[in-house]
Amino acid sequence: MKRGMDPGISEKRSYLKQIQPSVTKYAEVIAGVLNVDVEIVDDNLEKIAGTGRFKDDINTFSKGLVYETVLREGRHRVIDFPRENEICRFCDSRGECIETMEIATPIMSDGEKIGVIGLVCTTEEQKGYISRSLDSHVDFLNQISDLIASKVQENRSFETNLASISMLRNILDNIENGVIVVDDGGSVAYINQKAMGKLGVEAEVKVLGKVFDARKGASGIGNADEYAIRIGGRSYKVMGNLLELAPIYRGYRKLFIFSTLREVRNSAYALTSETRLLPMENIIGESDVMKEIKETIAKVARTGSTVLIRGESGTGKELIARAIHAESDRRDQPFVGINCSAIPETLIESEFFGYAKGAFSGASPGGRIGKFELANKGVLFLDEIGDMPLYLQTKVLRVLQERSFSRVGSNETIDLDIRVVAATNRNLEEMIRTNQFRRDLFYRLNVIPIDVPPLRSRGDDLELLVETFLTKYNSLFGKDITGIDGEAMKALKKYKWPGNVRELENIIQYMVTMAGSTGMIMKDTLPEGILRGSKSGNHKISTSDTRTLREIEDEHIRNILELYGTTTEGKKKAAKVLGIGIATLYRKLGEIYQNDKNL
Ligand SMILES: Nc1ncnc2c1ncn2[C@@H]1O[C@H](COP(=O)(O)OP(=O)(O)OP(=O)(O)O)[C@@H](O)[C@H]1O
Repeated sequence: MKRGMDPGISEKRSYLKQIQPSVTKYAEVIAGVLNVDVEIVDDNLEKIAGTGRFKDDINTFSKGLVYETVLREGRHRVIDFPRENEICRFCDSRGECIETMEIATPIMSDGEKIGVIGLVCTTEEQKGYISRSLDSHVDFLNQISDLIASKVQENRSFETNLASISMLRNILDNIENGVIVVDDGGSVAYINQKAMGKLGVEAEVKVLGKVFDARKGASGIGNADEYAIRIGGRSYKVMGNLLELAPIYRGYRKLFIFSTLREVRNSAYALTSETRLLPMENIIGESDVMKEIKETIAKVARTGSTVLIRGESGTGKELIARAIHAESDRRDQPFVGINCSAIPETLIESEFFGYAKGAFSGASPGGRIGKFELANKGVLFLDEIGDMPLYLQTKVLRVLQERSFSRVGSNETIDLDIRVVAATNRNLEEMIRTNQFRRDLFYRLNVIPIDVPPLRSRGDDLELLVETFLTKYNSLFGKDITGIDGEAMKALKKYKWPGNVRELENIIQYMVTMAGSTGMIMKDTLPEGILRGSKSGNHKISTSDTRTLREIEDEHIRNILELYGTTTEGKKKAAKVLGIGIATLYRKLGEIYQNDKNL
């Protein structure tokens, strides 16, 4: 510090100033014991404490050169002949100096020079008294200097702790988890903002100091366990971790870090599902039947009714299910699809319902959340429901009736609020007759039936879909294909499309890939299978065709049924196309079935 600078304006932080009252006490102690005046300055040469005639100078700057020298050198100095000493030679205050002797000792903290203690004699008597046992007085000053340094150190760690605590609070208030610290008496000592939000408590005062209790449940997800917690008489179910604190955290016993069940479910859902909404505009088709389907979706989406979508593979059943979700008031909740045919039978139950921690050997130790739980509050899409094993049909029926379930290996019931949309390409009525599908489950699912016709019976929809997919793949592959040539379109229209819209989309993708970057797609770009397929059904009669009239009739009935589906509605339409009554169709189907069995 330059001398003469305004008092109170320091260049750097003064540790001694922060503990000024303690420093003053030490100065008074030294003065009292030794009966001489004492000055203590900080590393800016500002007087922090002073006794006797120095009392009035506190918070001003020292003018002499002794303290400056001691601060610079970091060692004590004894000035036994003030004014004549080499240090005093250049001192501006030399003329006014009335000192007879001075001892100055540095105060060191962490190797840093933070101030000086000055012992000042102004009479010969004082000088004589100090000089007689100079060494022990220097030792005494050094000890006081150490005491002041340790006080500074204490204050510095207290400040560091305060800063760490405030930083920790900042972190805790900005993380996504709820955090509760419980004290030795079992009460809430700290609760972060997120915890208050999750538990729906408005202010700290409502929970701070209230008794906290946490009981671990049977299930867990990942590293978190389910807990039933109670604070001040209210209970909450959350997922979290309860940590016992080490004794060094005096006064605090437990730390509870948690999320809500919904948050844990949602993050599991986000990891396992596609979250994009697919509203009705994604369903392409203007044919009467597709218009009818869209009207049905619009009508039923907002109800909670169960829907059963039936149709061949690739006809857009999942797309319809997603549209029902996107158009419903559950659109902000999960859409969880599960393909009942794609899961090994041994795993299907745990896939559906999840399992509790340690439910069976080989299971993930943290337990697992099932699709039903993931879909809670949202829509569960049970795809290929016809492929669900019978024992599971029974369980699913019970769950749908009771609207609750338990994880495998757990007794705890979880309430269920889901809307079910199921889909199949199997003939469920036939499966009911042959005891492969439960009739009661069928009735529970078939509340709103939607029959999706195969692509080959949707007329002009094919052209519309071709256009849509062309635009999609043009933009995806950066091409500018203008359309499909007439011959190629004719072949596409003649083809039976056993894989329906999925197959059509794949073919268009293939053709856009194979074609040049502009112009029309010509017939020769069509894959061989489509060209061959589009010719069949057009075959000329040859001598090798030895089929009987009966066989041709059977085949034609089968083809028409394939076109309209084997639902009651489909059969009605098929009978109309065949020009026979529904009863005759049933009789003929019975004969076909009998024939097949005899073969
Ligand atoms: N009407 C449609 N408009 C636009 N795209 C469609 C349409 N129908 C189906 N698709 C597309 O065809 C593909 C197959 O559709 P989806 O998976 O919905 O059929 P699915 O009947 O559920 O099939 P599967 O029975 O094999 O599960 C998807 O890429 C879907 O986007």
